[in-house]
Amino acid sequence: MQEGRVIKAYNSFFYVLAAGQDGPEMVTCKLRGKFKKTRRSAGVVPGDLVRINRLPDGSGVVEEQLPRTSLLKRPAVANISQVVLTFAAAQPDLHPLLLNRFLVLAEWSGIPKIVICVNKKDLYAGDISDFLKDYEAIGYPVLRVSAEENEGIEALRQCLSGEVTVFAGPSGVGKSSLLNRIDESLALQTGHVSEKIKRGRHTTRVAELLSYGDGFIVDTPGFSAMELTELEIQELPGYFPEFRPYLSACRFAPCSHTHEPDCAIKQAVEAGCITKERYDAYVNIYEEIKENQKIARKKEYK
Ligand SMILES: Nc1nc2c(ncn2[C@@H]2O[C@H](COP(=O)(O)OP(=O)(O)OP(=O)(O)O)[C@@H](O)[C@H]2O)c(=O)[nH]1
Ligand SMILES: [Zn+2]
Repeated sequence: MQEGRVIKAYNSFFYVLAAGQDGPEMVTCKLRGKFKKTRRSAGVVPGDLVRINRLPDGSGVVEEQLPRTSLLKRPAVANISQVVLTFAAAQPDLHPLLLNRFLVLAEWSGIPKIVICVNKKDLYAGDISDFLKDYEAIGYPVLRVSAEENEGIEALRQCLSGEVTVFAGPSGVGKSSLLNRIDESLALQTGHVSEKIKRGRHTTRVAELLSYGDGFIVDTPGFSAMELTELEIQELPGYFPEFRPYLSACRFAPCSHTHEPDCAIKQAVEAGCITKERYDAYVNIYEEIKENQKIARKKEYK
């Protein structure tokens, strides 16, 4: 049996990059019939690690699906190891709330590494080193780059090494331009992504992994900032890593950290250990999820 990674899935075919005797080879596979009953959530999807058996004609049969470390749902991609949240220093302006929504989504998705990439640094007049230093203090690496002026691109390339990376972020921040700088062939391969997004959210999309060095880049928008509705409200504080040390110290349990007395989170904000910007984002997202739950409950009664 050979081990490999599903690069794309199309109809009932799975394209598996497998370790061959003379290096990696792409094998077109079908699923073993009995396999369909034991499969994991969402079935076999791009990014999944699998074991395959080869048939005499060179094609393969997926016999086994190995455990996953993460699963993005729409479109389904398994084992993403890193998300590069891409924003622009200007045009469009970087809104803290939007950045924080993306950070919460990335935490919720269980992707192990979250990197913030600020593009268009050529458009930012102030001191770029100040930019997002509060977020670096939380532990999120921040890359400051310019696709236009070809700055910081080498650091971005290094950060992709050995990872399965998805780029996410608002429209127009320069994701395609950055991919083009990293490697011209990547932009060509991902060129169709924006078009598909523009066709609307109901379009069924399938993801594909693109080889880049010893890693992969996934050609999906990752997730959109709209998707917060599926999040469990009591889990929200845990998606703010700098909140975690205080979470067991509130007087009330559970504590929403919005109105309760003797709230350790609110005290940490007052003491300057949690920034007001992050706390405000928390409250904003908290209220949005609560509102959505109310609407959902009303619909249930009808
Ligand atoms: N000044 C400046 N402009 C940039 C930079 N990078 C990209 N742009 C411009 O920003 C605009 C949007 O860039 P795209 O690469 O299409 O952005 P995108 O994030 O892929 O956008 P979507 O396809 O809508 O998701 C284009 O007009 C680019 O020329 C940069 O570093 N500096
Ligand atoms: Zn509290």
